[in-house]
Amino acid sequence: MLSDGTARDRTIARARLKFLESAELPAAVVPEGIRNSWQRSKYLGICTDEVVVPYQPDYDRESRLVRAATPVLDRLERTLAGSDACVIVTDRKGWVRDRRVGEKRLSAHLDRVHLAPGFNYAEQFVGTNGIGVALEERRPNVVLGTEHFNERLQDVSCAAAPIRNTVTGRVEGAMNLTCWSGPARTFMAALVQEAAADIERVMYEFSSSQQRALLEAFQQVTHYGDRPVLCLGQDLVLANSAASTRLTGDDHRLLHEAATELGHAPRTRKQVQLTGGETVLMRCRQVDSSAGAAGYLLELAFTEHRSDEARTRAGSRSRDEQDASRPWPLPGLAGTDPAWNTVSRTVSRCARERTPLLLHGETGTGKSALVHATHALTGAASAPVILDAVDPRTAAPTADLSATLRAAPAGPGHALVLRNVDAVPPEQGPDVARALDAAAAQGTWIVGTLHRAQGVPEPLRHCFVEAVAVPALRHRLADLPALVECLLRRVGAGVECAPEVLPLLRRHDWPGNIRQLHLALREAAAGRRTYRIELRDLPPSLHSAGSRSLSAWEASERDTLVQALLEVDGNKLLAAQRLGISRTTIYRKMRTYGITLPARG
Ligand SMILES: Nc1ncnc2c1ncn2[C@@H]1O[C@H](COP(=O)(O)OP(=O)(O)OP(=O)(O)O)[C@@H](O)[C@H]1O
Repeated sequence: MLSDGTARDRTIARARLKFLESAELPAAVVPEGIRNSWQRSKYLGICTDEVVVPYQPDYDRESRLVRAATPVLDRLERTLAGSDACVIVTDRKGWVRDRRVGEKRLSAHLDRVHLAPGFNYAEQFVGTNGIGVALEERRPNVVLGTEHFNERLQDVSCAAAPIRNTVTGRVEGAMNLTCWSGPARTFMAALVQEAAADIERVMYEFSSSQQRALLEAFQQVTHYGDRPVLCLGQDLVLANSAASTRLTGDDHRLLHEAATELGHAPRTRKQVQLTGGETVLMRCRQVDSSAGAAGYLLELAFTEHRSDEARTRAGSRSRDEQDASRPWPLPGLAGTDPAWNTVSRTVSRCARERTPLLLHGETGTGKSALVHATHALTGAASAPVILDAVDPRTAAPTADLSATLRAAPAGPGHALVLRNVDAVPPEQGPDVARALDAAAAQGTWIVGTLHRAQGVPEPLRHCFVEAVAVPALRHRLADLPALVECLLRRVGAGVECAPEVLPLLRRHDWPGNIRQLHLALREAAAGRRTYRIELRDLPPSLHSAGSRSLSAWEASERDTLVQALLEVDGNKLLAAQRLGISRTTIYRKMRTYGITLPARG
């Protein structure tokens, strides 16, 4: 719905509709930042008419960000009282952590579109919006009414800015100001940036008092004796040489996880296996400061010495990938199947070392998602740029691919993904290879993706140093429950599956892999009749296990059959009567299409 009749609003609204229908995007009309965000939103298949966002009511209300934002929001709340403005703070993943609204009507509207504490407003869930763009592009931005990807958000305009840790530069969250949409209000961007800077200043004060507390605790323990000591704070790691020579960054991560599990228990001990196979006994104590918990002080005792042979084997590369049974959690992704663990570890290492990588695997297995997650873990300032060798509008090879590759931002901290590497036409191969080499030489992490490893055109082969196969979903079905849980969180707040749904999902062979699973759950959630997804809510195609591809007519016949069976609770006689066919025919058709509905009739 358009809330404002300005010519600009109408022009943007028309451009958006055209873009949604035909992917055509007039550069002169739509600002570049909005164009990029629309493209990302469309690529991710985000809903345009419904706000479906994850909800997590339990979060740390004492986090440094929340505590730093509180006095700033208190002040703004007083200033904006009675006005049609709302201020919001989210964490770095887009989870709304605090919201103050000046006007009741706006508050009710924001509740309706779930722009409220506990919900997630990252671009990957809602599409183009101020918070999402600020976090995705790590820069201040303004999104006016019809520029929102989702039409439910077009009644409001917003300005947002990232909140950074001023010491490390890492984005910690976003500050957002939302008003009813209307003519652009110039104060919005300035106000939001000033508020973000205020929060950054308070966070800096907190972090310096936390860092002072950590340093003091570290000095006290290391003053006497030379046993290995490690101090782990939010942005600070302190280690004496007895610890630093034997621990890697991944060990720090493991030890931090172990310390977090021990929590507040004073001076507790725990045995931890390090990435190189050694075991360490750690004594852990939480260090507190005037600004809250500052981190952990770990006193370590190495209980096993590595043999020379193990030392040789455990170069940084193999250490990472040694233990397939140990999960390697990646932000936003699910799975602990050994094949997935190995892939996650290897891709993480390549991201860290910026090793040019070829990821091959069926469509929808998570190749691009792996790059996103592992690149983010390196602390990179920008999301990977994803280019496709196949033009999605024409399904033909992308024109001027090498020029587009050259125009992509390059340098350390950047990642460049070329999808469908095998579709690069032979005559373009040398130019594309030169463009990739030039980006790699500047420090960009280069990743190529394709469905089968053998398809890389000869001139491009040298561009990729390692190759990793990403497993198909049907080969890692043990991960199905975790994947379903993870994808349901994206689908909507509190959506869950009835217990009989998982066995049915397990029987399907998922040619479209995790993308297909995501779409199926989204479709089921949208059409569900109760709070949870029941068997009858699943798309009809999931009720059949046929392996051959069906014609449009056959698919529609199969769907009609499944629908009829679901409506009568699987009773074949009743379903046959409804469809006006014999019971024998229904049995025959069920066999033909491999329909595996739970049999009751
Ligand atoms: N382990 C995972 N946990 C949760 N979601 C995942 C996981 N792997 C993939 N996904 C989701 O599945 C969808 C498809 O993933 P992605 O686009 O990375 O696939 P792809 O292998 O790059 O596909 P294509 O070959 O078609 O480019 C995305 O929504 C992604 O977030």
